Amino acid sequence: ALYQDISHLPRVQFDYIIVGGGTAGSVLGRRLSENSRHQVLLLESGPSNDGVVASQVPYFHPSLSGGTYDWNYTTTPQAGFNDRVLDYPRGHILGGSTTINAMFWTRGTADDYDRWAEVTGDSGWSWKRLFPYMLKIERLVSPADGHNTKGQVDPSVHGTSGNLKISLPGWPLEIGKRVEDTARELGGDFKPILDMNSGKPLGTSWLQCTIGDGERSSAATAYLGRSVLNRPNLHVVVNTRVTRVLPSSARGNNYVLSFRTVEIATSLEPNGTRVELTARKEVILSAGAVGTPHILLHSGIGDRTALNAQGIRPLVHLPSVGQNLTDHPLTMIVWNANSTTTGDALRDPTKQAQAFEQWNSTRRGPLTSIGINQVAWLRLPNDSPIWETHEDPAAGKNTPHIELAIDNSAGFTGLTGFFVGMGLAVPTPLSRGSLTLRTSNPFDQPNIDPNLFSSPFDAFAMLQAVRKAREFFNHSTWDGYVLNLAGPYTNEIIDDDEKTIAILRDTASHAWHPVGTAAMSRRNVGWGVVDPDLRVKGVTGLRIVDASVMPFIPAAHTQAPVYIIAERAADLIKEST
Ligand SMILES: Cc1cc2nc3c(=O)[nH]c(=O)nc-3n(C[C@H](O)[C@H](O)[C@H](O)COP(=O)(O)OP(=O)(O)OC[C@H]3O[C@@H](n4cnc5c(N)ncnc54)[C@H](O)[C@@H]3O)c2cc1C
Repeated sequence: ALYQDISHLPRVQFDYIIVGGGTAGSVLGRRLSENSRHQVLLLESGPSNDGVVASQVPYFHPSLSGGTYDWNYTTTPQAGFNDRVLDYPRGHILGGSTTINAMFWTRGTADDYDRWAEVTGDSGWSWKRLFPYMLKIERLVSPADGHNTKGQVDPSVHGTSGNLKISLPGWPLEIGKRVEDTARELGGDFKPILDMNSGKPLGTSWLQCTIGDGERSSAATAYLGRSVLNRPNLHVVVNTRVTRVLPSSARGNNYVLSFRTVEIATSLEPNGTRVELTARKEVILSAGAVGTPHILLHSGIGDRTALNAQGIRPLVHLPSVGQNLTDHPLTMIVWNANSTTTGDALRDPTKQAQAFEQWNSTRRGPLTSIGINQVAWLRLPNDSPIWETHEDPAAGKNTPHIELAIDNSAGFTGLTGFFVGMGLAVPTPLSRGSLTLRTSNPFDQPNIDPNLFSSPFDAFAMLQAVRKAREFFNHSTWDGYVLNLAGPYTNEIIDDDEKTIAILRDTASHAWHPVGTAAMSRRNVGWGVVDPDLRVKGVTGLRIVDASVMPFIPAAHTQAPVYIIAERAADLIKEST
């Protein structure tokens, strides 16, 4: 059942307690309660997603960042970005960040997963072994406009009977054919490919999104539907914040602490009442790449010296907790378009109201889409001067250094008018940041420092992305449609490395993809937070399943990798307990 308040929870002995009803937590809630003998408790800090219309309408996703359904975090001043402080949205609602995200569905490359297998020494994390889980997650459905998707997707690499609906764009953009023609005519690294989710994404292809029947498909809608919530052995409590995990009585080996107890706040007062609940088998942290290390540190699991400095008693010395925070840098470049019917037209309140009317009555029309339909993934050339000073950060030769998400609007630049452009990201950043405690009050936000652009590689790759975007729109297929550069760029600036990088430092941001703050590593190595089976090192009874366990960020928007981790983790947990 779904409870609005922890005081409504029946007195049950729980086998598993899952902290965080986000992406991974929703998957685990469903999977672990498949065995009706196991009592499963899922605790979520945010409210239910039920009836939140903005979370259903794909086009409205930007409105979910900032406000009730967001943790409303900010980063520390980012030195690589001229000390700018950035908003750092994280979902604060059932389904977590998949209830507020931009719905891109990208698995990353086979190389990415094979590198996880390599660094953890567990071939279970390889692309080949994870592939069955990739299929298990997905239900590839028709796009909202019902168009024929032949040649736009490779059905043989997709699942059709999973829980999460995936589809091709449900609303055409007027640039669609031009993008296809440009990719074909330019060829080379822009060459058209059939499907970016085959493990080999290099080239230009159609985007898939977590959208089905014109609506967002999230971890909550896909994994915690009514029939699952009605299971007598699944107990989901929203509006409930976990402050710490606590050591239970040590079992067996006296020197190993067992963390099977969670401490729950009944109010957000620093000294308010706390409730403790203990799991018979395991506690699983799925609070995300910010929430999970935050809970661990408050629990005394982290770097001994740093914890002492905050007045928190260290219980387990794990210096990697909160380290290795990695995100993708993101920016946007736009050109004025010779058109009055670009995606920007929808900003007109009257048009938007009409479109909402259409969505509301038919689940069709422009609001069924996110306004980006095609993406190109590229590598830096082998003879790039950057290789004189930097090792290739990509996991392999089929892994891109640059992502170009082709947009038919001003996107998030805030400009008014009619545009084409690209969202530009660096899928293989070398910068690493950290998450540390600012205070010992669990309700204060931690220091979140993704340390963007601290590596010169990231700035260099972004500069190349800007030039690649210009190369694409300079092609003759755009004659008569693409006008002049808009925003801070001119052609002279783009020709100048320093000037372009200066603009990037002033304007770029992150891609909402924090990972790596509780990374998995081999057993018995001096770094990392969890073993390859996702158990926290040096303790018992505690696992982590969410974006924080990724040892390297994949060349992907991170929701698909989290779903994949969570589906495998569910089997690991079922097999072991
Ligand atoms: C604005 C935005 C846009 C994005 N766009 C995309 C995209 O287009 N494509 C893509 O692939 N990825 C995207 N992402 C990233 C992707 O959504 C995340 O990487 C992924 O969902 C993270 O999953 P998770 O399980 O690690 O964490 P989350 O899904 O964030 O789940 C963590 C959950 O734990 C809860 N929680 C945290 N702390 C506590 C606590 N102390 N007590 C109780 N509950 C707690 C949170 O409220 C949340 O529900 C985006 C993210 C954001 C924020």
